[in-house]
Amino acid sequence: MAMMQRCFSNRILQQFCSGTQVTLLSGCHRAAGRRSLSSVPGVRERTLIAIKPDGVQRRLVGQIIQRFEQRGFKLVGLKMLQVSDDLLSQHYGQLRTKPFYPGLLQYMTSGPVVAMVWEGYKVIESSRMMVGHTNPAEAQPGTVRGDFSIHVSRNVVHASDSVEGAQREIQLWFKGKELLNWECCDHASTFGL
Ligand SMILES: Nc1ncnc2c1ncn2[C@@H]1O[C@H](COP(=O)(O)OP(=O)(O)OP(=O)(O)O)[C@@H](O)[C@H]1O
Ligand SMILES: Nc1ccn([C@@H]2O[C@H](COP(=O)(O)OP(=O)(O)O)[C@@H](O)[C@H]2O)c(=O)n1
Ligand SMILES: [Mg+2]
Repeated sequence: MAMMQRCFSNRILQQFCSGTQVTLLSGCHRAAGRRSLSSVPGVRERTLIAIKPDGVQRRLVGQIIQRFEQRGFKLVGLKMLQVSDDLLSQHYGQLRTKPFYPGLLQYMTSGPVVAMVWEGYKVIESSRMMVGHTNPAEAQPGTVRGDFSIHVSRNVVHASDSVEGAQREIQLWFKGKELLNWECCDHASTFGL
């Protein structure tokens, strides 16, 4: 390789190694004749991720966002809010009869929450894997909960757990105009288009 580097300029070396790579390096424009992003099923899937009050208090917001960006997902909505009892009772309605429900409401209204909508291929399933088990004691190291939390009552982050749940939660937490449709310039790297 050292010999090759002496013989070729960087540009020629890139062409030699991979024609695809040259396309990537030449800019963010989609090459003519390639499939559009929308033609790939599932790439527009969206999920609600919320950094709970403990995550905000512990200044974990940046690290959590970074994990989703690094994975390759696209941020299409972001806001910080003090969550109302009304929103929470709709969000966690299915847990109303659980013994921990009053504590959950108290926790979730104890300070600001950072709510986000992330988009990408299988983002719902992938983000549940990234977030980890509900109970941090059972969450794998490498997951958000497995790395940043120890007790189920303070598990740092929420992630939608199904397609239907994600659609319901996104509509609950965000107005349509708060979500942006924008194109990332790295389709070729992320989806192989
Ligand atoms: N035994 C418990 N004690 C205290 N809090 C709990 C307990 N079980 C669950 N919770 C809280 O309720 C939340 C909702 O529980 P759920 O079963 O939906 O888990 P989850 O889907 O992993 O969490 P989330 O919906 O917040 O992403 C948990 O994330 C946790 O904050
Ligand atoms: N035994 C439990 C279960 C959930 N919870 C809380 O309730 C939230 C929602 O529960 P959930 O079953 O939807 O779990 P996740 O989707 O958050 O993983 C959890 O994230 C916890 O904050 C709790 O405090 N104690
Ligand atoms: Mg849940």
